[in-house]
Amino acid sequence: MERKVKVAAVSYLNTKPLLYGFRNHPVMNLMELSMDYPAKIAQQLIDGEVDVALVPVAIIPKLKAYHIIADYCIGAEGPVASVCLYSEVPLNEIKRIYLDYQSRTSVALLKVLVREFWKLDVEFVNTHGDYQDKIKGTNAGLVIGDRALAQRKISPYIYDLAENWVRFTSLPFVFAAWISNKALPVEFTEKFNEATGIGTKNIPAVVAENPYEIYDLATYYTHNISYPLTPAKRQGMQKFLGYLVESF
Ligand SMILES: C=C(O[C@@H]1C=C(C(=O)O)C=C[C@H]1O)C(=O)O
Repeated sequence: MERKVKVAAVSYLNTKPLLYGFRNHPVMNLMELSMDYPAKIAQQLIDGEVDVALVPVAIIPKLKAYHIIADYCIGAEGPVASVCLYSEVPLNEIKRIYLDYQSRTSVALLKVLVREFWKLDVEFVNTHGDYQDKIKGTNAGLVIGDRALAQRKISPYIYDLAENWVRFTSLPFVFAAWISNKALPVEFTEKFNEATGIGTKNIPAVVAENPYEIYDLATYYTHNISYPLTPAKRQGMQKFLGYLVESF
């Protein structure tokens, strides 16, 4: 490629380990990096405004072509902490669920769990801006990312979507992966893969440069988020995508 590869990443704390190694890495000479919330970068990859993005895996069916270009992802093998259904009442009393406009994968995962695992009869409501103050009474809300870590201090009932997916399927879950919408030169993808892995092997250094009071980031980066895109995670991802073909 003559021009620089356009790369978009998620602007949440969970992505810091995946971006840590890009600083001063030679791959930066070959690419330019932008950041936004997941639903936005998903649209950018679909529209061809970027070449690679850490996109919600739920949008894979919307891409004409897709290549998973790295061995790291935003995944979980148990509770993820930052993708939860928040409520003032227990699950079986919930009547309405506000969906997070910043998300694509978690909205689809919530619908799978509601229908196939929890078997609830609820109304889903799309959102476009702040909605967390509507999480009251029998109105619950799906919240993802840093805002979800903050919401943990507010809502008495917290249903972790990754934890429930693991209970449901006995497989880990992948929220987002580094995906390109076209084939890219191996010289680029090799360097890219190396750079994005560096922070995942240096979590204490990543934590040290991101002071955060609301949730312990060492725990978040080692016990909640699971970065390696393992064969079991790929299996979990395929199972999840199978549900999307069926019904959404
Ligand atoms: C674990 C998370 O995974 C995220 C959830 C996504 C989604 O729901 O579409 C997309 C990217 C990830 O950043 C989180 O943001 O809390």
